[in-house]
Amino acid sequence: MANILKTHQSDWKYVSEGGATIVLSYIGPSRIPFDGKVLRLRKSKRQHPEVVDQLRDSRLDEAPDDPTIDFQSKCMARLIPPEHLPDLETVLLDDHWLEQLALLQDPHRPQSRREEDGIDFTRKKGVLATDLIGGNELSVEIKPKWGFLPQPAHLSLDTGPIKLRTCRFCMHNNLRAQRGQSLPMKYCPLDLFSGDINRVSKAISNLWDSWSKSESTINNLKIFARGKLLHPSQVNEMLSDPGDTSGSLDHIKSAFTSALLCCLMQTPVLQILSKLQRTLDVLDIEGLSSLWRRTLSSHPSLASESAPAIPLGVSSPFLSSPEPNIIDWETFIDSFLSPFSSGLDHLQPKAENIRYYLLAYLLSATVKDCSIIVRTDLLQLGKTSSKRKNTDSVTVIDLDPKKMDKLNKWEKLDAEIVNAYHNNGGSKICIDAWRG
Ligand SMILES: O=P(O)(O)O[C@@H]1[C@@H](OP(=O)(O)O)[C@H](OP(=O)(O)O)[C@H](O)[C@H](OP(=O)(O)O)[C@H]1OP(=O)(O)O
Ligand SMILES: Nc1ncnc2c1ncn2[C@@H]1O[C@H](COP(=O)(O)OP(=O)(O)OP(=O)(O)O)[C@@H](O)[C@H]1O
Repeated sequence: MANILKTHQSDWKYVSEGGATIVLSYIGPSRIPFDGKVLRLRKSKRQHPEVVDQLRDSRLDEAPDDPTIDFQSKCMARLIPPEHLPDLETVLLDDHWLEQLALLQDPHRPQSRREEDGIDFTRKKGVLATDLIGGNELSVEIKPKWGFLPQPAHLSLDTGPIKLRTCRFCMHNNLRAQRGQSLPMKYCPLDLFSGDINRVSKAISNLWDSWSKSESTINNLKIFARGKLLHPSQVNEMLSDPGDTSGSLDHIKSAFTSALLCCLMQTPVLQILSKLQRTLDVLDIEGLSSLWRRTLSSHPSLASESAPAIPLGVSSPFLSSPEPNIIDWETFIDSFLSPFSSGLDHLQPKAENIRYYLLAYLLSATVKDCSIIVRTDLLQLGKTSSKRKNTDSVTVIDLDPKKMDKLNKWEKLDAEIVNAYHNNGGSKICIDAWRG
């Protein structure tokens, strides 16, 4: 197993981060297995030193403390062709080494993130992954989010008309914009996932506009050139000749849209993600919640009216340890890929299949929250691409498992998003091209 002590902290360069992890790319002297790799490290909220010591002690055994690798190799690789997944391997960490790394790298992190969290020094293992943004190339990261409209069967009379017209992303963005948490966006995932060249092009153009207006603070589009995360003031660095100042911003946007469109129209990845999202979330959170309540009421100890209401996904007599382990996940994938799943009647889901539907929803949440990185040549002005080159690639990242304890939060968030949209008079029409 690779050991991080073979590298110096300055051999790593900050790339970017999300809510849960921070990613650095290897720029040190050529050394296997670090060449061409990024290091993905877990973050933790700022904590009292005593709590950190307790956590460190609890991780002294060599149990796999990052579920990413097992989950990708044993589950996701059965759903997404491995050529569209990064190579992952475990690396052993060292707390002192991590503390020094944090001192060196923190100044490169956004201030808002630094106030919230930092590298988790208690972790014994991290992940080395294929570096998808390095090299003399253009790498475009898109977080597409929810690519489907729900099936109507389990929606209420109040929510059905709203949820069947406007997609979850557009409604959520509306809520965030109302709260001043983000800019209103025209990007709609249903355009990106549509497979229709005009709509995919519109989605890319809308993402670009929001990227530009937000000063690249949106998390749905990140653009890297030659390994560097770009700000809208640096668009020239997307060009194969960054010194070429002949192109206007519109020229560069158009070359960018054309290059990305070409890759996205030819990759199977978007269709795979959209199909997984919709076939794993067949009941909608509303249908899952009513199945949960029906299952509870069928249990002898929970049937009486005075029995406490147990929120969705929370431990109960019929679901005593709800969080799935890797064996549970593998068993679930076996079922999902077997005739058992195609034989289920989702219009009348049975209480005995509650565990299947819960895990399916969790997995759909992973796929709704992942990102793709498209790698292609640096842009050449005046050249439109129509054929993907062999060197282009589309890779899916951030496929971590979600936890059962989130279901309750998602149920509340769903109601909040739909109510706010309704109260705000929203009526956008989002078209789901793949709706059966
Ligand atoms: O609920 P959503 O759709 O806002 O998604 C959350 C993401 O927000 P987004 O809408 O992409 O800005 C959120 O992204 P950011 O941290 O805001 O970049 C996380 O991905 C979060 O997942 P987790 O808590 O890190 O496991 C995501 O939470 P989950 O819903 O996937 O648990
Ligand atoms: N293999 C990779 N190569 C290059 N960059 C990567 C790679 N994996 C992740 N990144 C960069 O690091 C960022 C954070 O990674 P990731 O999305 O996995 O984090 P996260 O904390 O799980 O995100 P989220 O907030 O969505 O849960 C990504 O947005 C991407 O810019």
